[in-house]
Amino acid sequence: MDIGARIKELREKIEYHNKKYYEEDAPEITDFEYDSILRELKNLELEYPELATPESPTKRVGGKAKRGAKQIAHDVPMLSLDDRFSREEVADFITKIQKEVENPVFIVEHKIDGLSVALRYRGGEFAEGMTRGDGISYGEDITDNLMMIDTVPLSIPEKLPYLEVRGEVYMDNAAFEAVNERQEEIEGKIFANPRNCAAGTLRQLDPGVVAERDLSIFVFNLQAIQGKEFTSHAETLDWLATQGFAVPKYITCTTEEGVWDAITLIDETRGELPFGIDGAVVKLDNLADREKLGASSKVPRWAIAYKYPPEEKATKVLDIEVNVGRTGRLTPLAILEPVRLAGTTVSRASLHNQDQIDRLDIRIGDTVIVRKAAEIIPEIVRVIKEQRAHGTTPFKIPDRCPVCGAPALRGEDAADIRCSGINCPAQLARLIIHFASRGAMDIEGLGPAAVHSLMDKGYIKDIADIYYLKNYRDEFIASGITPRSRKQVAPYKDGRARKQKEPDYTASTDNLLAAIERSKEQNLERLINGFGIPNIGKQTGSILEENFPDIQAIAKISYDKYKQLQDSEKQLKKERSKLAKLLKTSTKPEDVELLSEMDKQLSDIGKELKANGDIKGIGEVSIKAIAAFFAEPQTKVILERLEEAGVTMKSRSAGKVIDDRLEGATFVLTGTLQTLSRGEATQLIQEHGGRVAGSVSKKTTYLLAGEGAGDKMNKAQSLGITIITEAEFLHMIE
Ligand SMILES: NC(=O)c1ccc[n+]([C@@H]2O[C@H](COP(=O)([O-])OP(=O)(O)OC[C@H]3O[C@@H](n4cnc5c(N)ncnc54)[C@H](O)[C@@H]3O)[C@@H](O)[C@H]2O)c1
Ligand SMILES: [Zn+2]
Repeated sequence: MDIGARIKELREKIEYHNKKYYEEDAPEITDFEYDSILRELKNLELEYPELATPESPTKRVGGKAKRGAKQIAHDVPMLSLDDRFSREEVADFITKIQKEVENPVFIVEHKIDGLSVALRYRGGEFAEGMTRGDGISYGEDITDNLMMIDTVPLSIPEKLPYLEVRGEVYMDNAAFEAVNERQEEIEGKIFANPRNCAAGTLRQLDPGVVAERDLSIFVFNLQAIQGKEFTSHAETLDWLATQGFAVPKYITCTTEEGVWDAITLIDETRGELPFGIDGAVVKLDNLADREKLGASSKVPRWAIAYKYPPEEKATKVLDIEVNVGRTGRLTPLAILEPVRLAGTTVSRASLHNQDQIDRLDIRIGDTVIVRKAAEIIPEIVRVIKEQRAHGTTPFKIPDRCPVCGAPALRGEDAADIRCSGINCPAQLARLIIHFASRGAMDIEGLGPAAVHSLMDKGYIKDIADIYYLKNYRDEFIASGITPRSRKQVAPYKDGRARKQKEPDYTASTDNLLAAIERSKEQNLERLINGFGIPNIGKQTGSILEENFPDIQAIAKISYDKYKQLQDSEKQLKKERSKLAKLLKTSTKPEDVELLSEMDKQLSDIGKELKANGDIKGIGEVSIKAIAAFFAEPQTKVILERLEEAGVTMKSRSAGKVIDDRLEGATFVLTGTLQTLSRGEATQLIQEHGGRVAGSVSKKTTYLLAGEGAGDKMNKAQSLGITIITEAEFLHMIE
């Protein structure tokens, strides 16, 4: 390829990934891969200076202020750092500085992996804060969000007229895991790493979200100050610490060797840090010398970032454990013989799912290559097959949940295997949140925060407990169900805490209890969806409700019976067709009788099959899941308690008749209706004396057609059947 074209290609690639990373907080490649592309471009531009341009991403800071966000102008640029990847490259920087500066002192610090921000203080009070944006002209105003971070002091002891500091907002590992666990429970976006999570949190517009997620800040540079003077960087860090800022630990060095030792020390100990770093920063200490050296349009000349390389090592798979996550997903985890990798001791690696295990063919006892880069979780890259011992077997994820023993079910086409236990301790919080959610029992006021609080205090230990909460009304009125934490109330701009009134929890308690009572009347479609059976959502719930009188009947579905019946039906159909052929030539009365006997049997089998879930719209995987779920002892206990509490177990189809306006009319439903679900439409038809059939025939009176109606519509048209819309239908029963 010609060099110009390659350069163009690299620039486009970098711009693309910059956008993903800085603007969307959703990178598609690892930092290591990104850095390699950037480096190739940098080297080409050095080699062919005639092809370098000032617009190149090697010359500009990668970000941009979000469109629509309020912007704040930079008065001190927020630059990036020049990357180094080897000892030689670091030594080269040191030598260059030593040539220009007399007896330079260097500071080596952690390079914290987060989001760069600047904070401004006026008269000692926090005034405003912003992101880096393009680093030169504008950043995004994120003042309100920054105020929610505990480690951002809202007021500092020395009331100087003006102070601007720069720091890195990050999320420690524990906080990151907590956020993703929460996200899993509410089936929200899962963040790839703490850096993206921190950046995404800080750049969204709701300070409440920032308060919920535990962000922290390290302040690593004094940008501007009035009323005080410093001569060295170390002095500024020490002073900033006295003002209540968290500053990074720093190591002071005077030689190339010293700097390299510091970099190595940070590498070796970074696994013990509670947060992630993506390198070490080497800075010149003396502030006047920094001034003298200056900066390019992208990076200062007085500092560099050393990036630790990803590492790969061989180790042994001692065991494969299966964990159950908060969504009930069974995840296989390789237990490894511990190896040191990228500063941490690695002793486990996620295998994600069965497909991954099959693809890599990982077995217990195998020797594998493990890889870890600065920002990523360790992963197994491949198996060294030559070193495989005799007699090992492929690993299969078990078909029972290792936590609660309920059947673990695989989705129709999903790679995930999920536990179906309604009372599974591993996923209980999510199950309860899902049960109460809008698409299921729709209990207003019983969101994730309330569920967690009620679970923590022991009021809810399973789904059925929801309906017994009314026994604790007095306790809830006294202490609140979800007492608001202090953090959720934003302070005033000047940092003063808002006064909170003594709360009265009577109304909120009664509202919640009333919502719970109302939910007892929800239809089966919602109840079934609420159970959170793998693969069984509202749609299947609706079909089940249409075809069964109550939950008890659904609970009798047996997958084995279904398979058995299918076999007998097949067999009988074969015999029948043989006999039918025979009857073309013979007219023995006993054969005729036998044939009608067979027809009767077939119709009986058909009915029994239907009772075991053989219904259009319900596949074999679903039948298996439903049967497994209801056969579980834990399900039976919960169902009994729900029924005792008065939760509706009857289908709307088995419900009351209001009038007989639709008597004698047979409806067929097709497509998606505007406001009614199929279950609801069926109920209305039946309540008014009509019938609902599954397919269009001459006997059909009306085809009730919604959006996306297909075959049934064509058939109805060809048979001349009246086609009505939802509005027309509603009008009929008005
Ligand atoms: N994966 C991707 O798609 C993708 C895309 C773009 C950028 N990136 C990554 O982002 C980084 C490049 O971003 P960059 O321009 O912000 O440069 P950088 O992260 O390499 O270095 C500059 C940043 O380091 C931060 N920093 C942390 N601790 C510091 C300390 N103690 N002293 C000084 N600065 C400190 C500063 O906030 C500063 O903005 C690279 O790591 C790159 O791999 C990745
Ligand atoms: Zn389980």
